[in-house]
Amino acid sequence: MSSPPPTPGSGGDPLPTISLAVDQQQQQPAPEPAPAAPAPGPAPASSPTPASTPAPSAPPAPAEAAAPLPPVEETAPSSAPAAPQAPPSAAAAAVDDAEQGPSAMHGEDNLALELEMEEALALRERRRQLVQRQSSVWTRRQHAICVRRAHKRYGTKDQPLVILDGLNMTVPKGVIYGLLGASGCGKTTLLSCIVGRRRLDSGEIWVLGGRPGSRGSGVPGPRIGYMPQDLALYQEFTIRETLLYFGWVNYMTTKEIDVKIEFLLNFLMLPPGNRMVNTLSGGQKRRVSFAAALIHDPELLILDEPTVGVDPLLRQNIWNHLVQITKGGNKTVIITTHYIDETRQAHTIALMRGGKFLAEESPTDLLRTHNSDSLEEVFLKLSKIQNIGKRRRSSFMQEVMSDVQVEEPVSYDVNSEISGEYGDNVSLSNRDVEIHTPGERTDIPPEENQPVTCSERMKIISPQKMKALLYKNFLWLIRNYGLLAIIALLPIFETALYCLAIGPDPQNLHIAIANYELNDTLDECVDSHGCFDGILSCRYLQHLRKRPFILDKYASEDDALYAVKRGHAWAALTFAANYSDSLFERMADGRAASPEAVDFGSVQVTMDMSNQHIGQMMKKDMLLTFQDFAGDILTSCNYSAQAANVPIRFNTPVFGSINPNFRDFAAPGVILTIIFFLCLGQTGLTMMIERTDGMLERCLVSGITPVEILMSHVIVQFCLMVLQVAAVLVFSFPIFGVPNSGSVFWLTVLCLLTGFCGMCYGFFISVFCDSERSASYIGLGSFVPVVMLCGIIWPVEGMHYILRYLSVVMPLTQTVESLRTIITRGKGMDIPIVYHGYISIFVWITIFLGASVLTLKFKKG
Ligand SMILES: Nc1ncnc2c1ncn2[C@@H]1O[C@H](COP(=O)(O)OP(=O)(O)OP(=O)(O)O)[C@@H](O)[C@H]1O
Repeated sequence: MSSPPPTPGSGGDPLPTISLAVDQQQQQPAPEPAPAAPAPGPAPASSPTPASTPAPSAPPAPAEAAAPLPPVEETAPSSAPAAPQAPPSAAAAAVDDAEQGPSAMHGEDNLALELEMEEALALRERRRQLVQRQSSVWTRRQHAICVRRAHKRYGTKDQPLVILDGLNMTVPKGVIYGLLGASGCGKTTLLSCIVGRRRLDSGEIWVLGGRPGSRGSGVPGPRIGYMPQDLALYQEFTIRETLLYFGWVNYMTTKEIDVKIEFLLNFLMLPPGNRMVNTLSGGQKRRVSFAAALIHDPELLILDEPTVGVDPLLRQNIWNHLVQITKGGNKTVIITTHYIDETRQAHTIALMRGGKFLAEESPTDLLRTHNSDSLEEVFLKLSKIQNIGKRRRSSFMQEVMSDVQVEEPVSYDVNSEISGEYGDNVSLSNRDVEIHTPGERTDIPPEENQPVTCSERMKIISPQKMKALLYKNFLWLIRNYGLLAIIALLPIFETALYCLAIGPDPQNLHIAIANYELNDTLDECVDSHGCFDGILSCRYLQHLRKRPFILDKYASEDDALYAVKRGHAWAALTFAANYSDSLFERMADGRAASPEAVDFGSVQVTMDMSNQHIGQMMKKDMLLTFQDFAGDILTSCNYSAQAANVPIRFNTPVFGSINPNFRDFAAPGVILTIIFFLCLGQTGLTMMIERTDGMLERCLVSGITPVEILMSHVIVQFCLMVLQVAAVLVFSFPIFGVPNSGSVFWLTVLCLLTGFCGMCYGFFISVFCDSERSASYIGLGSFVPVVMLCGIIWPVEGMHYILRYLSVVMPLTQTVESLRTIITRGKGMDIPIVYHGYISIFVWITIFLGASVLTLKFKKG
């Protein structure tokens, strides 16, 4: 395209603009404003709305004489000049000075003054062209986009970052609207408010006649084609798969999509459809993203920098295509770009700076009005003027408003909605709206206060969109086979690790022995079996050797103790030189035994108790060894071995084994923890990847609801979870032999519910957190409290009493207890401790799921 397209509907008429009088010095009182000169009839059609009816030029007329107009247009200019008006302020005086010559300018303020004078001259000229029209909600709904008094800021109250500052924007239907501004000025923020993904702090937006997000507005939805600034593509998909997904989401049939793909591949000069996105160049990827926005022929195409990385020839093709599709007047394109000059082909451009529009005009008009060759120059001029204007905005606005003031019914809000001049929200963006009477248009959504029918309420899930989402989720999973392998192997690995590492008694523990019964003649123990036969210390050690200990001989008690202190042994055992005689005396004489006999007849044990598990186990083993040793002697002396036992008899336990091990105690907790956190991690990761790639945002803009997104992930993740739960259970019970006395069905159900709860928690974290890092912190941070407080490694009964209360409401406490009761006590759903676990996990699932849906629904951006 060699020249800018003619402004549709304008018939080549010069576009009228508005110009504003300004005060040069704030301290000077503003004189009474002069009346504006509105024309009584419709203004000349000069905006690019193709379907608009060109209006005849209106003769100038004083404001008071303006006849009330039907509520169809907002602010319209008259191409005919209005009666000259006296400059109402000191700025006007500056203009007069300027007209007299440069003599009025002197000193350092020359440049600023010159600019102000230019501005004031232009203002005076353009103010003559102002014609006021009535505005109503109905007129605003006729535009493709209408933004009024938009305020948006980021940051805190103390340090706000104001992005939109009372911005007004009007995009008529059937135009290409270029949104220009420096990087970071808020273009993307404005677009995401328009597509309903961010909320304004105050102000109003209408898109295609409805409020974004309202019922029946179709926005977000298939009426919009949105190409975000991020790529927002699945790298693992082919081009065709990508476009197929977006086509299905927008209710196209596969056949229609294939036809469109054929066209788009040719038009955008893309490689064959079976090429993977991750093998494309940056520019090609952006074109695929562009194709995804175009695929369903949307009414409103919103393109955030579509031509980045695109060569000039293709860029021209893209612009030609945009011009082509807007020709019919039914399609509107809003486009942001850094290549200012390419927007010469737009019908209207808006120059954004400081949270407002500096101008909202046709490029030709802007160039002509500002007597410039390039739009960059215009932008620069307007920016300078805006800077000056900031010094005296209040009087400036007062003057402008007083100029355009006409008597309006209270319901029409006019003054605050003209947009885009010198940063003070004054321009004529919307001169030519196609005139319709209310009820005539079929593409305007119904009024928002229409009652919602029951069947409409029930339609929360669209089968077509679910098909697209499931296709996308499963395909993504299959293509990420590395992740799939990890998902499949991780539960097996973790369960095996647990069963092999936790529970068995420690082996090969060293004990340092200092046996003074051995001497120069007999320095090695010899096994003996008779009644009080041989050296009894050796006989005790003979039994001790059957336990998992390694006995190291030391020459003295000090050496043995030194070995313990150096960490070479866990205990030092010392036998006195007369140990055998003393023990015999003690056993034979009973109560009559001398204190020396009691003393020398005892094994002296000094232990390293730094490891509670090892210490307790050694103590127990030494005591049991003595019982065996004493029983052995009594048997060899023809007494009953039972006489050596402690007089407490432990019968077969009601539940569990008589010698339980730690693995069996911790197994229910560990199994559920593995399942919970695997599901949490995998779901959270999937969702975060989708979010950070911008795909979630794009899905939401294309009208997919949070419930649909959640449901599709629930289905896919549930399938994976079933596999993971099966792997954990098979490896825990049949393969590693964790004892189970309960119902396999109920324990499987409980494990599935726990996995589901983990999934829901993963959803919640991923939608709640703004970054992968914070999501990881929360996910990992949850691990320790869950493990500590849910009775997994230590009984709840042993906790601090406050923690005990907290523990009761933790997601896994009741569930772990329930599973433990099922597998160790063999109980079913008839006892409270079991069904409490199910109730608790259900409650947590509901909380996480509900919080995820609400966060997705209400958290914008
Ligand atoms: N979620 C957010 N929280 C805080 N600040 C934000 C957030 N999003 C954007 N901003 C800030 O708001 C400003 C406007 O950002 P925005 O992305 O809308 O600019 P832009 O005009 O689209 O920039 P570009 O042309 O470089 O894409 C920037 O300063 C940016 O840092």
